[in-house]
Amino acid sequence: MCKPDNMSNQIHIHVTVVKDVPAEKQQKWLEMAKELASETWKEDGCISYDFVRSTEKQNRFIIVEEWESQAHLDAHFNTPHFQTLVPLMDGMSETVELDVSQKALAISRHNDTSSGVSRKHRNGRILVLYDTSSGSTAMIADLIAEGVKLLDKMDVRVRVVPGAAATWEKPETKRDISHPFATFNDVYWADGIACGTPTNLGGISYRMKQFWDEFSQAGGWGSTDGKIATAFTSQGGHGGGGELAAMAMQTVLMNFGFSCFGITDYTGFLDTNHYGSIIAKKPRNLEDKRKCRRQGLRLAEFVGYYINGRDEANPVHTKNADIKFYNFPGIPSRSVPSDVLDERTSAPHVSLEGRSTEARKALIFTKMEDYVHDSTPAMASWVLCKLQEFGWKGVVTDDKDFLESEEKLSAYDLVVFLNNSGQIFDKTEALMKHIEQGKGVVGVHAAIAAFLNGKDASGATVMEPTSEIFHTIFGSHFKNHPPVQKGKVSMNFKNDLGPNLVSVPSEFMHTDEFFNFTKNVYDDPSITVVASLDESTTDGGLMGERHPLAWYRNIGEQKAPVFYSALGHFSHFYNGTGGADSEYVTTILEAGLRYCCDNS
Ligand SMILES: Cc1cc2nc3c(=O)[nH]c(=O)nc-3n(C[C@H](O)[C@H](O)[C@H](O)COP(=O)(O)O)c2cc1C
Repeated sequence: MCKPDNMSNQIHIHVTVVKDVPAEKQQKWLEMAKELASETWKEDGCISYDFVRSTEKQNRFIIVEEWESQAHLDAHFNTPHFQTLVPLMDGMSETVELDVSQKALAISRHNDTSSGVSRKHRNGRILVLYDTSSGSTAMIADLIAEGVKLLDKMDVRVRVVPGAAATWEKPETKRDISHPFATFNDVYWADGIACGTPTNLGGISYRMKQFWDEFSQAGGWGSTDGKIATAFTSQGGHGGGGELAAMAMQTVLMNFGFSCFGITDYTGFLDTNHYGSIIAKKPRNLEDKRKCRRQGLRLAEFVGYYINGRDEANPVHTKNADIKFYNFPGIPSRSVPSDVLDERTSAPHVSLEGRSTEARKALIFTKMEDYVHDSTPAMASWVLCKLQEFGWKGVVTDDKDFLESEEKLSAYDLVVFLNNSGQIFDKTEALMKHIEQGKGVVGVHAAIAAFLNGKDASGATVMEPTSEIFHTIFGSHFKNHPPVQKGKVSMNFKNDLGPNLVSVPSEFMHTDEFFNFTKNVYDDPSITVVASLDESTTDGGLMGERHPLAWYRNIGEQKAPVFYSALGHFSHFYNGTGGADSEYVTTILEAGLRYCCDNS
């Protein structure tokens, strides 16, 4: 590989290195080549970096490189991967030829500097390009880049458009320029672009407009046809014209020949990004963040499928039916026919970890026949999101058929009960069979307040359970609760729920609905309690010195994992706006959910 020299500045540099590698060293050499190529692809200014093998001489490999400039190539020589890998690879091979060259013809297909590189055999390339004054659009850009990374084999550059300050911008106002300034070569380099602007007077910012004006004048117009694009924006407030700005952004992109797409998914309750991520100021809550990541992932899917020819990345297959049919109890529902739901969810799924896999599935059951907890949508949304992070697929439903039909339930590896109340299902056989097969059950907050003898499960009256099923599964049942109050929660770290739990303090003050139960699970040796309440710090506790709040167990011959957390009455625990309280409640829940996913 050696360093070429004697190359001119500012013009694309093409480097060709011909190497002979003895047969017995080829495996090792190619392993290093793979690492070198994947790191080199991430470098600024690298337009192509490919290893090809001679069809005539099996020991002959040719490295074909193209760089934006000499400076970029020089920077490549100083990278850790070049410095470590190249001497080792040179030691195992003989350099037959090393050529440095420049384009001989002034024309090329679409003037696209990356033409000629087989898009099928390299990573997809995504540019997240944005403008910002006060940093909000920059945060969206970072989340979109995170979303892109959820699909494997994607390289991503995040760049901010340059441009002088406007006269109205205070000199002391600092733009968020934590990312490098964009060059036109970034646009040439990319297969797909997510382009974000602050909403300014219902349109795109002057700097963003200037960037594309100048790109056009520099000869860029006509060079980007067929690339994929999507738009995003930060607006001052809901209804401030964000959609108009996103559409105005798309108008510019379409003028340049980009293919723009919409997104049908609902990423939260009453929340979608049909026209791109339209965020009021900074993306703060879980729904906003999920929306931005979703857009990045979808862009990657489009690029993976249409540009890189990857069938498994096709958005048709990766569509997230659970999000698309977001359907919550207590809300007039767009009812989803079960067969549609089943069909959609049986499509191969690209998990958030980026592996193409048949994801395992969890049924999130939200039926509330009696008391309706307001936090249920936020809770369901959080659980869905977490399951996706684990590489699972979640389906939210309040249709009891899913629990009563053995055939339907058999499609799920885990059942998650959220805030249920009243007679939420009648036949218990399918659920018992699910457990017999070693599949898990999770319950959150009022889940175990289902099947009570009273109409008012709000807690004033002491309730008696009318069904044994939850007692059999969770080991106890809801009895009542005193009013919401602050109390001291203590943690027990001697458990199998994994190391993340230790990020919760051993004791913390917490405001919640603290339930009393029909039985104290501390007395059940099959149950491990992970969080408990110090009743001396609250009023109305009936459990005594050892008041359990969250616990787990394994039941049946197949040791089906069961986790229950009574914590988590409020929506703010799940939408990220609840501060430390939110963090502790969700960390405990995440540990239990993970335990049940891993052991189901
Ligand atoms: C000149 C100007 C015009 C704006 N026009 C709008 C507007 O039409 N609608 C709106 O919701 N916000 C408007 N805003 C507010 C910005 O869109 C909002 O503050 C945004 O979060 C800024 O993003 P940034 O932090 O990435 O710069 C405007 C701001 C400026 C400076």
